[in-house]
Amino acid sequence: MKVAVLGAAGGIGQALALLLKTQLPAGSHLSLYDIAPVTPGVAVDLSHIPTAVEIKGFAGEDPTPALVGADVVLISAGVARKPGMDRSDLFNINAGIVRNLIEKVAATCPTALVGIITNPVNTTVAIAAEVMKKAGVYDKNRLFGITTLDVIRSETFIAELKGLNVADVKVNVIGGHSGVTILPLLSQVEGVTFTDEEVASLTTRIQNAGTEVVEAKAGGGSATLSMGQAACRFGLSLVRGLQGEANIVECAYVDGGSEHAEFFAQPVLLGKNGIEKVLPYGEVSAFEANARDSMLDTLKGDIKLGVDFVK
Ligand SMILES: NC(=O)c1ccc[n+]([C@@H]2O[C@H](COP(=O)([O-])OP(=O)(O)OC[C@H]3O[C@@H](n4cnc5c(N)ncnc54)[C@H](O)[C@@H]3O)[C@@H](O)[C@H]2O)c1
Ligand SMILES: O=C(O)C[C@H](O)C(=O)O
Repeated sequence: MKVAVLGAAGGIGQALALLLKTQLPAGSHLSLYDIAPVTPGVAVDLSHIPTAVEIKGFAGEDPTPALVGADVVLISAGVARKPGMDRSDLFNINAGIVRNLIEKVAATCPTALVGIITNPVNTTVAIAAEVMKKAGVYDKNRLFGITTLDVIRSETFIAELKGLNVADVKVNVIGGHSGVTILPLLSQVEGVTFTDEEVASLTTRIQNAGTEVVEAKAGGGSATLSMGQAACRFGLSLVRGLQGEANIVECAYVDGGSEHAEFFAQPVLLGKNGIEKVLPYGEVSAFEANARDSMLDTLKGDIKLGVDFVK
């Protein structure tokens, strides 16, 4: 199994590479790529950790050597927010970066499972899909916007609020990955009840959690370590699915035939071909139904921006 991380010298990339070096199954290959010249050195550094995961690092303009034979490609290349910015403010720089990288993915490892971390995810995933369509290699079951950070944040905040063991908290987060498009389905969390006030304030906190980190880092970037953990969880789930493990379910932002939008985050069953099945997200409360319906104009606008960028 070969996993490639593009953007591997960055805050997320290095955390993710460390976690993958220590958690990928024995015999895996980890391939790190970034335009930053330090990247081969990051790989040498990680190679001294005694796990049965072979690691190589590549720098420069062309990601191709890192992508040859990749089964999974995780992309965090691009710029991050500073205080006062919205994720959509990253579009001007990150749209071109994702387009160029996906062109190389399409040419080099067109059947790899691709997970996109680079913001604005609502838009960059649509860009990736259009680039792959143009190249004639698009498979909607192999492309994912990684929204796992919203899930682990929700699990953490719910456990904190209700005094639960966080390992026991499971929650679906649907929609997209920015502001009002992030919708945790708190009504489905087993074993707890929330007051209307708790639902409103917890939903807002989860939607603004990225900004919470951006402001706390005071100009030094956005979430990197928690995102490294989230991307590692998601990447390992992709690998487990590819290896034939049963019942691997994650929420992700996918082209899953949703009635709501062309791309929509919801639970998916993972397997040897990526998405085996898009799962229903279940019953929602009146509050959630209203929040879901209210987000759709924003989400569809974000998607259209990506489609138009490539067309
Ligand atoms: N999906 C999510 O939940 C989520 C969470 C956190 C951050 N993000 C996003 O992830 C991205 C990366 O964040 P970060 O904190 O790691 O940023 P960072 O600045 O620390 O790292 C980004 C890396 O990308 C590299 N890079 C830039 N252009 C490149 C190119 N063309 N090819 C290869 N590498 C390139 C840079 O050299 C740098 O090492 C941002 O867009 C951020 O908004 C998404
Ligand atoms: O908020 C950001 O800009 C980064 C990321 O999308 C996050 O949710 O932390």
